[in-house]
Amino acid sequence: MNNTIKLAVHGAAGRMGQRVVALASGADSVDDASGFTVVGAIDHAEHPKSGQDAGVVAGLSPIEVPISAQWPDDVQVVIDFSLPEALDSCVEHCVANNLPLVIATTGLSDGQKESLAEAARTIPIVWAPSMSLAVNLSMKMAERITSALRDVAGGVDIEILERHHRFKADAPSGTALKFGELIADAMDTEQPVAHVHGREGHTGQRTRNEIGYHAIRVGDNPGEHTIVFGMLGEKIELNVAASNRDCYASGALAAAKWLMQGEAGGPKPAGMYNMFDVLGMADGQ
Ligand SMILES: NC(=O)C1=CN([C@@H]2O[C@H](COP(=O)(O)OP(=O)(O)OC[C@H]3O[C@@H](n4cnc5c(N)ncnc54)[C@H](O)[C@@H]3O)[C@@H](O)[C@H]2O)C=CC1
Ligand SMILES: O=C(O)C1=N[C@H](C(=O)O)C[C@H](O)C1
Repeated sequence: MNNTIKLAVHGAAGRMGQRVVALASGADSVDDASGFTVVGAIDHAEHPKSGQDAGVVAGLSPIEVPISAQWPDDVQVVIDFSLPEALDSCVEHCVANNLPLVIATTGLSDGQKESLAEAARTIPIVWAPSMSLAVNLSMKMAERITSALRDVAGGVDIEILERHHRFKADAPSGTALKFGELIADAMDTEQPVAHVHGREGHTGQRTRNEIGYHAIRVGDNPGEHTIVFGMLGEKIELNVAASNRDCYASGALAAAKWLMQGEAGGPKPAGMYNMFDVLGMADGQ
């Protein structure tokens, strides 16, 4: 009997979707990737690779699952790496079919974030701008450094630099924005924190209560974030960089597996979860 988790990948023909299909189909021996069978490889009906075998598209042997806009019936969990405009119908399908969902797509609108919160009343969702272990650990370190430097003499200036491949559609990255959100909370200032995106012209001096964001788009960079903590006389730079996309793909598979491991033997209860929950790094864990 086949006891593997039946997985559908939404955005399966994309850069990330292909790596999820590949790892879940056993292309490399990655612990978090074992125990899945890819039963659905969903992509846009007009995608040029529509109808082709998803394993072949991902660079493997055939897995007998075509890239298709049609959802199969036997799915148990869904991983989404697509586009903001593609996400809503995926969420609707998961809610209608009571399917646990891992959402990795970035660049969502405020309205979409509200819809996700609504969907999480019905189904369990892991939603995170980075599925990478190293990035999530770095977020915890950034919070710690921010708290430690909060009252440093002369003050600390925090700037977030991110580098990604030339094909990336959203800026700054979802990860940079999440770093900024966590750091702003850890700054714990009386004044609201200003999120400043790039600087140009006669900007005047930098204020104390701002976080700067700088988005660099170069070549095939799979994702790199540097948080600069600049003081008078010294600085700290926290740098976290992917060598390839498999850190995100294996993290998403770990999240899918975690969603399927609820206390009663079935999936986790409905709710909104993140990678801190999956990795056991949430406050109080
Ligand atoms: N959370 C994380 O760890 C990571 C998140 N991402 C995010 O994942 C997303 C995808 O990234 P990439 O794979 O690089 O992009 P990509 O552009 O290579 O892939 C997106 C895929 O979605 C497909 N798509 C478009 N419309 C669709 C529809 N209606 N239904 C189903 N599929 C549809 C496209 O045809 C394409 O195959 C981006 O938002 C990116 O920022 C990327 C890497 C890591
Ligand atoms: O588009 C990408 O490639 C990535 N997007 C995510 C983001 O916007 O944070 C995560 C990762 O950095 C790669």
